[in-house]
Amino acid sequence: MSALLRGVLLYGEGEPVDVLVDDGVIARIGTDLDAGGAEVVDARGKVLLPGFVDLHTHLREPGREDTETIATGSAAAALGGYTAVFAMANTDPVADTQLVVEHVWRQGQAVGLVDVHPVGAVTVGLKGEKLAELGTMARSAAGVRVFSDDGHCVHDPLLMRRALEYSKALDAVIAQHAEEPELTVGAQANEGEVASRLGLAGWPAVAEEAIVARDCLLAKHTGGRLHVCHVSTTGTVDVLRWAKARGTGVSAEVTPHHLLLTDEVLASYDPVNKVNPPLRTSVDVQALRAALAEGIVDCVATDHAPHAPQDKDCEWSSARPGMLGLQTALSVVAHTMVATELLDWRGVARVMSERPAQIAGLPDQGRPLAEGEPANLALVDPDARWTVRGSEFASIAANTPFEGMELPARVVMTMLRGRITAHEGKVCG
Ligand SMILES: NC(=O)N[C@@H](CC(=O)O)C(=O)O
Ligand SMILES: [Zn+2]
Ligand SMILES: [Zn+2]
Repeated sequence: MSALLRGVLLYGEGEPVDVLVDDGVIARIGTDLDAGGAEVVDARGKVLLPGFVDLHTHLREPGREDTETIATGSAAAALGGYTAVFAMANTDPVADTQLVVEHVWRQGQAVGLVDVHPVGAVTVGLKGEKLAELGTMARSAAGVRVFSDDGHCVHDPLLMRRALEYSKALDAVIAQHAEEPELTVGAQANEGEVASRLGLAGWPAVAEEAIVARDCLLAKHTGGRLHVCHVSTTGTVDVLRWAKARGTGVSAEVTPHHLLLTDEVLASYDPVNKVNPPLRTSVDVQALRAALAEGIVDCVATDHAPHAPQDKDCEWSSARPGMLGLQTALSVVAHTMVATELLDWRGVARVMSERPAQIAGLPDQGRPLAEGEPANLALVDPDARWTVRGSEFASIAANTPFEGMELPARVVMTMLRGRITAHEGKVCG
């Protein structure tokens, strides 16, 4: 299959060009290219970016197919401009064996809308007691390179040390959900003024920062590679800055919701806003945006976390934490980072595609927009404005905290190895 994108702006820069995609690669970039037999896409005024890579997605299969499957999550990813996602291990059964990671990998391949890379659990059953068979998962057909107990913190420092040592041997990365559990027992909201006013038990910033600091020390000591999931506080940014300055092998992600929302939205008591780590203050939001622009926080990851209505439409304290992200990520990043001039579109390519691909060691993702490169692409309409409706998403669940919000910019087309996977809001394939 071949396609000709007419009049597109590479990274939103310079003069419009035509991009001919053929045989899975960017075959030619030029002006007034001959379409030949290629399908012509009118891309005037649109911004072409490398396809997005999400290091943190919950697809819920196996186990909770009532909220998301690999097929529906892949569709949401394609519609959101993603060409690769990392499916977290907190499924049922947990992705802690060759059997489960290979199942997820094969199912993702069968659906074929996005490369679904299974994340392997660090510890057996996410229990934090003994290491899972990281080597077996790494050598499996799924080629696992990202390990995480996400949803849980690898709390035992000796286990974390061993995991980081393995990461070095396997050329992998350990993605930590940084939460000191002793400091967050019963926690419901960011510890501070809003939580006090609303009568919700506090989740203090230090519970995240203490683990990030410890893990950075362990990463430096072992020479292993650490990735910090969903950074949410100013203090974590300070720790990362210090750790990177002293040559620690650490990278970090921030979610779209932590770039936009604060704990003030909790006043509605609507559990759609309940998430782990919790929404923080506007001071934190500003610090996270600045850190992402500067590169102290490397990338954006969605932490796309579908939940069933019965787990969200209930009393705050019994609701599950988590929110959808795949179909709103680009627009929230445009709103918080591009409209504010903290990032240009080239910067968006860096934080949503290039850096995550590098962190996970994907050789054919996050590549430059140049002739001969694999055609993993996201086409964005920078002038679009649209209103978020969770019920219209490809996900089975609808728990978006952005419901009813008008957001700028929208993904209009996604290509995976030269094949159109989503176009104008419809999944292809
Ligand atoms: N982020 C969340 O609030 N929830 C995630 C788990 C996690 O990312 O810690 C989930 O699996 O639902
Ligand atoms: Zn987590
Ligand atoms: Zn998560």
